[in-house]
Amino acid sequence: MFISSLALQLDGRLDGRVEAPGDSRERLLEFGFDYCYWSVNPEAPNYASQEEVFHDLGVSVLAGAAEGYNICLFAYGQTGSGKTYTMMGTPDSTGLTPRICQLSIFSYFSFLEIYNERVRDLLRGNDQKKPTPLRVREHPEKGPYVQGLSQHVVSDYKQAEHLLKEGISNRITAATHVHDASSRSHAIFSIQYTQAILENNLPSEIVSKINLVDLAGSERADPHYCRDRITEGANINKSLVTLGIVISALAQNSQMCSSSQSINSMLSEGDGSTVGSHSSSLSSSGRRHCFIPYRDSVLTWLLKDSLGGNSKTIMIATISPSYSSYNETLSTLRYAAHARNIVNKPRVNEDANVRLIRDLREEIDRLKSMLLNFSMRNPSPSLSDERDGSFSDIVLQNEIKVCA
Ligand SMILES: Nc1ncnc2c1ncn2[C@@H]1O[C@H](COP(=O)(O)OP(=O)(O)OP(=O)(O)O)[C@@H](O)[C@H]1O
Repeated sequence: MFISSLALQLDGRLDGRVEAPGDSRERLLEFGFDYCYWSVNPEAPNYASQEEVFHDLGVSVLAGAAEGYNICLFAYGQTGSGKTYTMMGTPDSTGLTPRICQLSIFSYFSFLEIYNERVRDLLRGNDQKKPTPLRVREHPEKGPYVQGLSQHVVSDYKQAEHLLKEGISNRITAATHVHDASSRSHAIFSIQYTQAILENNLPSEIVSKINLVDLAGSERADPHYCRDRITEGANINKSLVTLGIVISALAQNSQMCSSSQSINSMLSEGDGSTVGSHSSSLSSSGRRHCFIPYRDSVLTWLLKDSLGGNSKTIMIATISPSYSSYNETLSTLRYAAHARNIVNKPRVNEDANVRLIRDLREEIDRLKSMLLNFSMRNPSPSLSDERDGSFSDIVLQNEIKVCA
């Protein structure tokens, strides 16, 4: 599920200036999202405070994690449009991440940044001026992860606050080293919860993860910048361009899937038959599903599950009210509109063994009822004996597996 937290009409005539008759800015463009916030002037009647944003988005992040889902919340927008303000806040105006941390004690925290396509641990200790880059790997079931990333157990808010501050200051220090602010890296703050539960009298665990992502700002490289700056800009653009391609491809696949689902349901309603399978890489219209180039950037690789898999994902698109930002604003809104079409498949992350036992128990019940039906419909012992025997064997084998 994707939620884009913005809904508005973009009016190029905001301050009455138009470049030329017939300019596209004369048109009123409409975009629909789930929430829209105006936080330019605190005196305005429709002013959205950080608290309001937390109430709408942060609370659903925490609720989803408590149910056992992976959640991702990321802020996208041009430089200076308020991503860090929304995600982290300021000393006077607490943002989403510290508010979520406040309610996330007894969990594991990790904090990394992606800078020039390299992953750095932001919680490796203050003495480490230049942290070593870490490798991204992919687990066949758990998906991409960062090898060697430090995990920190948090048991009260003071610890959480301390880690958050440490990570933010390390991020800024790393960026200052190359003469710029935090906008030059993508930061991912992760919280992992493990809940012990009892299911079918068996002890089990539900593990859920929250990814809070503050992306670097999108901007054009200025040829007058020094070489380091240009390299950073190129890497930021590369990952944001890849993010755009991934979002578009996922949105296209989701739309293809939903249209083939509706065609299938129309056909099956019509003649009672079922057509095709959604796991096929061909849609019912015969079009091939797009390849998703997750591995083209570290950012999209690490966010693979958040973007197109097992996660409930919220995208916050931040825009500037300034007329001079018209093009950037339009591009951000188009990005977010695409993202809104993505349909993820979140599932509760329960213990694999407990899931297997539940599935086997369900299969035993199903086979037992088939066996019963079969015996009732075929009372002749000579005819049913052989099949009864094979059903009973399967039931017995499953019962042995459950007990093992
Ligand atoms: N809604 C807001 N209310 C008050 N101040 C804001 C708001 N949005 C942004 N600011 C302020 O504007 C400045 C730029 O915002 P911020 O750092 O969040 O931008 P950003 O999108 O993260 O930029 P970058 O991509 O460069 O990191 C900061 O000083 C921030 O505190």
